[in-house]
Amino acid sequence: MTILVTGGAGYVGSHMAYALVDRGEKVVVLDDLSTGHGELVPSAAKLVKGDIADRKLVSRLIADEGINAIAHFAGSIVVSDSVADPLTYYDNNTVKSRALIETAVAAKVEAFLFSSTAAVYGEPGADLLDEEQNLQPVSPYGWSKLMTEVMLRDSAAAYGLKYAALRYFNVAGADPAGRTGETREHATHLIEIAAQAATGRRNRMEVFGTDYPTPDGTCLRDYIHVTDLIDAHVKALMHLLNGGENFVANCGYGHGFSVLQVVDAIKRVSGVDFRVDMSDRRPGDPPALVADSARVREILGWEPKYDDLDTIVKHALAWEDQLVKGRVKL
Ligand SMILES: NC(=O)c1ccc[n+]([C@@H]2O[C@H](COP(=O)([O-])OP(=O)(O)OC[C@H]3O[C@@H](n4cnc5c(N)ncnc54)[C@H](O)[C@@H]3O)[C@@H](O)[C@H]2O)c1
Ligand SMILES: O=c1ccn([C@@H]2O[C@H](COP(=O)(O)OP(=O)(O)O[C@H]3O[C@H](CO)[C@H](O)[C@H](O)[C@H]3O)[C@@H](O)[C@H]2O)c(=O)[nH]1
Repeated sequence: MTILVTGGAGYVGSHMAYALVDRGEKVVVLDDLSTGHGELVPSAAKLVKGDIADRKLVSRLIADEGINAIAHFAGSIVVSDSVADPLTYYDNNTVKSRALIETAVAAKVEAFLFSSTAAVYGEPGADLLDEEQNLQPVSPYGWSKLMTEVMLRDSAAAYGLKYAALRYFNVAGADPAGRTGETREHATHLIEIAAQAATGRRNRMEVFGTDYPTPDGTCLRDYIHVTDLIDAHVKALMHLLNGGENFVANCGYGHGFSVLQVVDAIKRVSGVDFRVDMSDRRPGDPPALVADSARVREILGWEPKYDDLDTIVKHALAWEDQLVKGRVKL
């Protein structure tokens, strides 16, 4: 089997590339390296620098490499940037995904996996979010992803495209073998930032908002280890290629941790007591996002292996430590 992994030089996509290579599959990574790093792509995979909307390039890759399936991770991911510059987000996440889907349909690709997000739910009222919640994103990022879900749904109905859209909650941690991890130039994610504070790459961090209607006043999130998330992708791919139904499903564990609980975990696991300042709310942050993960478990028989905050944090710290010590060069 040959899989085209778009965004495979990024955080989540590079873990997928490793997981597929580890299984003995052939992998072609297509990435424009706008936020990704070629060094994160496994050497056994082929890295092609290019844009997902380059129809000529993608059609040629599908034909020449014998691509069976596409795992589409490429995109722009910072919610606040999408508020400041929505058209760029609609272009990169929606318009360019449309081009990629069109190319995939024309080439009769057998399966298409899409990275969606909990941001499609907006500010839900429920404690546990199942997939039938209202879809009312509160950011252009969320809308840009929801529109891609809609294009996939309609392309499945009209052209018979086989697809799965996985709505990730908060992806965290790193490859337990230390081969790849989160390495964005301008970190925004809580665990990466706290890990940078613990390893001395920054001298302080902020907690955004302490007056939310949550037990300790800080936001609750469902942190899923990237390796468990990727296991769901591999299972989803097999499910589709074996004739399983298309589906949309949440990927999370079903329990939330507050910002302060995450910061405590990083301090406990690292043994470093870094400076933490309480700050105002960050615009666009819903108080709580926790997945009802029944559907993904049922459809794929998915069972997480790393559902433990200390383990997630330990792997994130180990990756950050390699970066700090220069053992990984980017
Ligand atoms: N990290 C999370 O917590 C999270 C949560 C929900 C959904 N997601 C989704 O998962 C996917 C991967 O996110 P990530 O955290 O790995 O981000 P990332 O920025 O590390 O990876 C995205 C990759 O896509 C590449 N890329 C961007 N636009 C491209 C284009 N037009 N053509 C080719 N390559 C392009 C980038 O260079 C980068 O390597 C994204 O679609 C994101 O929306 C991530
Ligand atoms: O330095 C920081 C960074 C984050 N936070 C807080 O930590 C929580 C988690 O924030 P992240 O930035 O780590 O993650 P988000 O929940 O904002 O975003 C994640 O989930 C979204 C879905 O809601 C999108 O999919 C997005 O791409 C993905 O990173 C939020 O309450 C945020 O305010 C801090 O207090 N300090």
